[in-house]
Amino acid sequence: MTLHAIDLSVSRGGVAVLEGLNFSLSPGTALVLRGPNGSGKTTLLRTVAGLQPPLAGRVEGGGEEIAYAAHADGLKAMLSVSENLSFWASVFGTGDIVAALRAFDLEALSDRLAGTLSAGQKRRLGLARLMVTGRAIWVLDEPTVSLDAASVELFAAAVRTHLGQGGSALIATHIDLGLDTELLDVTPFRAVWRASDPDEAFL
Ligand SMILES: Nc1ncnc2c1ncn2[C@@H]1O[C@H](COP(=O)(O)OP(=O)(O)OP(=O)(O)O)[C@@H](O)[C@H]1O
Repeated sequence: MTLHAIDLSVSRGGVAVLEGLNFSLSPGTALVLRGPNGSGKTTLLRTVAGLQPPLAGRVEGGGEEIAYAAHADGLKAMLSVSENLSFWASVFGTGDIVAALRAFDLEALSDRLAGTLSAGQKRRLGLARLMVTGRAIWVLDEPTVSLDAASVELFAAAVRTHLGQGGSALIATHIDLGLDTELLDVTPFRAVWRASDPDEAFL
């Protein structure tokens, strides 16, 4: 399923952040978002994932096919690594957690409580969760934060496999993942602050 952003404008706290975005994300492809801090990448991802409505325009073709991974890992601290993955597998109606454990080198940690993991290990578990969702469109916000170089490689390999299986990924990241991706710099789409009409101010 191809995701389309059409004349999309997004806002935060009622203020326009990005305006006039148009892009498509086809099966088997990844699109990397670039832009300085505060430019609106998270806001765009949240809108694409359906967590907030667009200010204008629309997103088509995502819906139930989207798996969103935000800055926070959303783990259950008092469940083990494998229990966390099994929980998400049951929520999404998928079965196999073995491939996800293996892909993110979590097998040796499978019985550890998630709350006792290091930051990078938590992030690996948060990303492994994507694999058990069974969803085709991964929407990822700074997925490599806290990851060491080897773990970044594991993540890049997981994305490569996902794309090879016909999935797609929209990723905000400041680092080069070594993947064959298209880049979208959001900078030219930053909303222009508009002063209100002077007449209006004096009404
Ligand atoms: N809850 C909020 N209320 C009001 N403004 C917000 C809120 N959250 C973020 N913003 C503002 O919205 C703008 C876009 O923020 P956003 O988090 O989308 O940027 P970003 O490109 O993801 O930044 P970074 O690279 O630092 O993660 C920023 O100016 C930010 O200060």
